[in-house]
Amino acid sequence: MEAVKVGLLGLGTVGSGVVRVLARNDEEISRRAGRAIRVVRAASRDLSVRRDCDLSGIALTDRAQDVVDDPDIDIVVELIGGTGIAYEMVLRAIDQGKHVVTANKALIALHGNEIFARASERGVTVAFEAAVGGGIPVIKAIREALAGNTIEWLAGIINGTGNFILSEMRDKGRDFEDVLSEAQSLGYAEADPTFDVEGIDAAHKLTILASIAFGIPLQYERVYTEGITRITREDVTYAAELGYRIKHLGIARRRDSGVELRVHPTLIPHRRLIANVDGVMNAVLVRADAVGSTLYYGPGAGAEPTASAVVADLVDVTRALTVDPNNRVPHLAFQPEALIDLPVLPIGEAVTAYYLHLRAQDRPGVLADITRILGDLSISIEAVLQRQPAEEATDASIVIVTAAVREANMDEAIRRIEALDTTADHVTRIRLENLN
Ligand SMILES: NC(=O)C1=CN([C@@H]2O[C@H](COP(=O)(O)OP(=O)(O)OC[C@H]3O[C@@H](n4cnc5c(N)ncnc54)[C@H](O)[C@@H]3O)[C@@H](O)[C@H]2O)C=CC1
Ligand SMILES: N[C@@H](CC=O)C(=O)O
Ligand code: NA
Repeated sequence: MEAVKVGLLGLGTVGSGVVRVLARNDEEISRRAGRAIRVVRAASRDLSVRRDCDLSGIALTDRAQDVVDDPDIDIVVELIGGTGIAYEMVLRAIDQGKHVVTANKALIALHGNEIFARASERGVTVAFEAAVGGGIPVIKAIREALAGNTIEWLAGIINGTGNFILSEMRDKGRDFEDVLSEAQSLGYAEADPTFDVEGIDAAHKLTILASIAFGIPLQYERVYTEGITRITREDVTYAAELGYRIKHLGIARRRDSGVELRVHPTLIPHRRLIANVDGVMNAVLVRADAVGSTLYYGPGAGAEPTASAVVADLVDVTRALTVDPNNRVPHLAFQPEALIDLPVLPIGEAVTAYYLHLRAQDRPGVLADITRILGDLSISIEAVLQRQPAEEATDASIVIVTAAVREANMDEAIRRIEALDTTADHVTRIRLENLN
């Protein structure tokens, strides 16, 4: 049978990885797909850059639309990134009846509702396994392998750069900026690395995971998002003394009144498998009613791990070319007309335990004032750690771990604690999840 012809947009970290993997595993891939898969044309903004792959046999251009408009091309692979030209080219490809494979989570999180509707109208598929968890087949697992379950919640380490930074800072005492530059040179980081460290990339991915888990439309703008830039070495140390690790998690939880969607640093008991996911590795823990807990683990970023997911999508799309479009796996796991508008709850309605760290004068009665405030707001204390001031300082450090509480109650407690004369005017709070 004739080879499937692929047009590639972007020849950066992931694009080059895709060219390499397709070439190296050509035979295995054809045996699986039933046909060979060939990149015949590729676009890159700067053609003078040396690529880490063999481009012989691939017609090159610096204009993405040359690839999209090429009538020979069956599948367009978008690996440019962002929501500008990538958005235009994906819609243009769909309008021409071409299937699309993309690793672009920003594009899917922000414009997926429109893109999938347009793709369904045109009877084409937009595949996006690489958009979440890099090489981990987590979209496929949730969308297909858990299809018999009601999913209750999921929690994931879904940004490789952020996890790499936190792990290197904790284990080797390295500097934030220094580790970030290394993540950039390894090709892990986004074009704008604030997307990684401010939690935006994780929020894009959580948006996608929540949609396919619960059958709700993509709603990136409703995700509560905090990054990792304010985590201090001191908090990492205190958390460890109390038996926890700090991880940057994306959490989606179904409640009676709606769904929680939140991305933030989180204390997790150090014995949990997910607490031991380090470096560029990602992991997504899914709690579902029939199967119980399942954990998906693997490299969350990098050229070939991400290419692995892109190429798997190419094989899926190739196999589905002959399938009636109505019988393909739906983009968001549930049939488009079966998506439901579960309300996304405001962060004040989230229910979690907390780690609090504050500085207070080292004299009698101070801790009693603090515990009274917590008690007045029905917040139970699980553990307290007190550290005397260093010689030159006058304030002691007090660390408190609480039981689960509605976030709005904790907001009020923190406001009252900060207003005490005996405390410094900033309480650090980090949410804590037992994940059991
Ligand atoms: N690097 C990674 O580990 C992962 C990246 N992704 C996603 O994959 C996509 C690509 O990421 P990377 O390969 O890391 O980016 P990159 O910056 O290494 O490569 C982007 C490529 O797009 C090309 N490009 C930019 N503007 C263009 C235009 N107007 N016309 C034609 N080509 C243009 C650039 O020349 C470059 O070849 C992004 O959506 C990213 O979020 C997803 C998972 C992991
Ligand atoms: N910048 C992202 C790349 C993969 O999605 C990350 O670090 O996870
Ligand atoms: Na994936």
